[in-house]
Amino acid sequence: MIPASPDIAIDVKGLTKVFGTKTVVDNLTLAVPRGHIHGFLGPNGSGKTTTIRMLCGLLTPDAGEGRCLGYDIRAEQEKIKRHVGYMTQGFSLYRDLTIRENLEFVARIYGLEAPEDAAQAALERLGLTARADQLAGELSGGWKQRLALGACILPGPSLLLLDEPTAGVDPKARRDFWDEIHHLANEGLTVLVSTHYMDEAERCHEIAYILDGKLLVSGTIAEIVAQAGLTTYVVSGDGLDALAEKLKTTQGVDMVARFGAALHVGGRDAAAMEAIAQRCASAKQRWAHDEATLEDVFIDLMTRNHRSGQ
Ligand SMILES: Nc1ncnc2c1ncn2[C@@H]1O[C@H](COP(=O)(O)OP(=O)(O)OP(=O)(O)O)[C@@H](O)[C@H]1O
Repeated sequence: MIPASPDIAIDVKGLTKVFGTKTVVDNLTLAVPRGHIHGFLGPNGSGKTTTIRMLCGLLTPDAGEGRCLGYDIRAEQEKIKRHVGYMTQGFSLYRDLTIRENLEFVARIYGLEAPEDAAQAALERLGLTARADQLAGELSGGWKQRLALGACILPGPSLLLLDEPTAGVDPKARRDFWDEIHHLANEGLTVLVSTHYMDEAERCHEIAYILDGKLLVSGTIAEIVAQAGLTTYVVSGDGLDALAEKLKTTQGVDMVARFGAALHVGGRDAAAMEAIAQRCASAKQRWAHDEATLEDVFIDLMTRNHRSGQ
């Protein structure tokens, strides 16, 4: 068994979960230091929620072992649940209770000594005071998520597991939500957050990317981009759709993706990629060498795995 370490909030090895005949999480190893914000990325159905549920003691892994907040994820699930705030994908509070009533209800469920005070503190912390008497069901997506976060942190957890907390939320509310996540991490909370948004991934200390239940890469963004070893060009000009189609079957090109009015083209063989850029650059299409972005790297990873799975 992995020894408990005070500096590591999540420390799991070889986590595996099988539903029927499908291995949904496959030999996943993950370590998250305390106080870090760890992003969890991957396409729909790649196993993020299932992993989160194993970490917080809601599901027992079929193989693998590890600790969450120092507790054994197999044998001490009840202790884990007491110290973890889990924000699920769906809105799980009462729509026909007000914001204040929802928070007080959560405080009572957790047996907090002064539920009204705890709810009031959460209202103030999350800027919800002016809306305290509004019904939860009438809130917009951004305010609902803010309330859900308030309910999550109310019992004073050490770890937050947030499953796509900002799906369907507008950009301003997403930014505010992330500012709050950073405040919480600065206060010592550890956060594991799944997301599909690249700008959110870039606000994490480290990220892990999973595909078909397997961990493909993990580390800081700089580490992940460096590991990918992509030489990248940004192409602008006319006729980019036709160029993209041609490049997809060009030897030496590993990644082609359209970003607005530009095309990102990358390859792991730097010399081959430079030769392609020189050959293709024209008055109509300008090729500019640029750093690979995190999104370039993920597109490359997905393309590679898609090809190897064919
Ligand atoms: N209880 C279950 N029984 C059977 N299959 C399940 C169960 N829970 C999840 N799955 C399947 O496991 C796979 C992984 O699901 P999971 O929800 O963990 O992925 P995800 O990465 O969180 O996806 P999303 O981004 O869509 O939330 C999916 O194919 C899903 O249908």
